[in-house]
Amino acid sequence: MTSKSPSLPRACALVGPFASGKTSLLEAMLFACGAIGRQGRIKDGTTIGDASPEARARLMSVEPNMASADYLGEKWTFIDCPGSVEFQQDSYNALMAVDVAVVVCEPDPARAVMVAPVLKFLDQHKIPHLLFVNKIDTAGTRLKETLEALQAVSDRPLIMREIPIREGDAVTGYIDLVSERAYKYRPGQTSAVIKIPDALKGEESAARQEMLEHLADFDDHLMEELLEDIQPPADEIYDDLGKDLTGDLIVPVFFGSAENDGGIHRLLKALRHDAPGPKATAARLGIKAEGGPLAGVFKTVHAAHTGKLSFSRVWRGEFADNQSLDVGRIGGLYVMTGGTPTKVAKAGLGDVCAFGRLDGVATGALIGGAEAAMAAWPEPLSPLFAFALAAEKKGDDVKLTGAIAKLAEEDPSLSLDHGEFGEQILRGQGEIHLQVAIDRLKSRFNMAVVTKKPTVPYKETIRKSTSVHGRHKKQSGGHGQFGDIHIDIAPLPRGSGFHFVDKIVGGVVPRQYIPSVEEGVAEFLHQGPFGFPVVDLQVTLTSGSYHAVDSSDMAFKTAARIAMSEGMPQCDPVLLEPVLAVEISVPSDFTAKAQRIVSGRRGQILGYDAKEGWQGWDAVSAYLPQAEMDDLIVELRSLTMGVGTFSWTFDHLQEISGRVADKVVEARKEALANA
Ligand SMILES: Nc1nc2c(ncn2[C@@H]2O[C@H](COP(=O)(O)OP(=O)(O)OP(=O)(O)O)[C@@H](O)[C@H]2O)c(=O)[nH]1
Repeated sequence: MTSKSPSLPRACALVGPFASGKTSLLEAMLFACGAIGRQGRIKDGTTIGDASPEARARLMSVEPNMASADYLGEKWTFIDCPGSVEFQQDSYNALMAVDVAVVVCEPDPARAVMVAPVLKFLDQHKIPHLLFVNKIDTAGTRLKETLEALQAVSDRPLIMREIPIREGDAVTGYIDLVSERAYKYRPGQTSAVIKIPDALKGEESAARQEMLEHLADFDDHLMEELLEDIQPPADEIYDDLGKDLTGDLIVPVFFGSAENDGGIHRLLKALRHDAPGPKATAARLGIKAEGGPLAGVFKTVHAAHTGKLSFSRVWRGEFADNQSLDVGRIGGLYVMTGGTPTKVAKAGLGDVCAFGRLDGVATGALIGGAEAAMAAWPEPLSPLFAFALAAEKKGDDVKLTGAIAKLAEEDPSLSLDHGEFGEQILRGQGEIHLQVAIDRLKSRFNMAVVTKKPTVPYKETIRKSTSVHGRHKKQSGGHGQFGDIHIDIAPLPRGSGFHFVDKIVGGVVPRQYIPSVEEGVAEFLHQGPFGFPVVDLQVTLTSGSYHAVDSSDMAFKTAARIAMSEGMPQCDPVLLEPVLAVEISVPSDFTAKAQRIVSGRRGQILGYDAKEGWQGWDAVSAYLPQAEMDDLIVELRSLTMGVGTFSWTFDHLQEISGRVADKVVEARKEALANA
């Protein structure tokens, strides 16, 4: 027995690589369910999914799109997730809310590696999933090789549920391996039952046997039947398929064509029979069955007409519009069809709905119960790409920060921080990710921004010591100014920062002026001879003199500046560039390419090793100058079919000189002159 509750509403995510056909599949599934009267097309911009202007403009999904439908009297919500690696945070979060995922991919073995990251996520979270090899209508379909390549990137066994019937090059139908029935595709209609072609009988029984042997790995009874050559009853096979899918032990494989209605009903029927229901999913997520109403938020959107929407799955009980909760009153309860919200009065166990205006509630939160947040919620993805940005209209910076905070609440893989040179730095997963955020700033918040590459936080330091005298004296007419000091400037080891030492004896510089000397030095160090902050040095105040009337804080501060301006050039100043410790993750076929990228960017390879928990992947460790990082992810993805990624942390500052340093200093001088 499986623990599914078929009569309760179920939720299914469509995930998989970019442009594999998820939005088209959603459209085909909704059409097959009778939820829409006409099947829209991506190229016509008529699909239910990809409804936002940002998605339509790019012909790609940039956020999850939901739609509900009944299939054979059972309620489903399908969530079409973005395939682009730049929008994976949303896909991962949505996967935490569903009972089952359909991984959509293309019938091309070379592209199988693109499925690896999402399969890894699904297995890490034990989310039941099946594979749908789409675009089976395309010429040169290589199903067998595709499956071999897919198996190489899946930790779980892939189990063919059907085999193709071909006419010439084209796949025209399939044979279901459980029912042993053959079907012929009919575009726009359900497939027609046909006789199993004689030529395929041998292939069919071999494929069926293989499927049964995989299932027998998890069922001793079935194993005994197979050993004794007993044909297991269909019910037993269906039961195993449901149980093993629910336990994320196997990955059943289907194929078809989203755009030409091939295999859609077969897929829907498999979901209907085999996918667990919300009670089993709640148990998998560690949510107790007993207790008051409970819902988990998997996506937050700040929408123009409805205000904040918290997209949620109901895990217990029922919620009603206007209901008062600990976290506030529900200000609108909606179900979504693509980008269109429809108000509903209630949402019950298993439903996917959006709660309006729950201001204090974040993605990942549990609403209604004592539990505050979902256990094992995916960590926000760390940033891989950045823009420095500013409001086009001066004075709009506070408004800009507020708008970005809302976008970051919608998508935790987007973040804003403040750079060392007063820049606001928007970080995210790639250029399109940030461009979409910038489009949304304009369309939703009416905020136009200008962007540039963030300034690399270079530093300066010194290599030699010196002693200098700084005197500031203005004693002609009116109140005079007098400050006079002697300082030693000396280098310190890397990472020491700035130390100020007071060695005044006998009050030659009175106590009250010493902080001003330190301040004057510190202010100078904000911008050294090359225009960058100076670090790793010690300044010692050794001597000086004062004037009883004309000395002041300001005069000693100025004397300190004068001493530093004179002393620093004598200390052999040098530019320091920030170097990051980077770990690049790639499938091992791409390891040599990753190493070449590092060398081509003035990096130092520290080594590489098998990536822990990622069979067939390597982790290349390297030091890379921060100046070489800005488009690293772009090059890495273009050389690794989009799957290569990296993590980074600041590691150390490193001296640079010669042409590289000259170019940096020139650019800095120009930037300061234009500031
Ligand atoms: N030949 C063929 N093309 C298809 C099929 N399904 C989708 N496509 C095409 O594949 C392209 C991508 O389709 P989408 O449905 O947008 O793919 P997606 O997976 O939703 O894309 P993202 O969400 O942006 O990752 C479009 O040009 C579709 O017309 C199919 O069954 N056969």
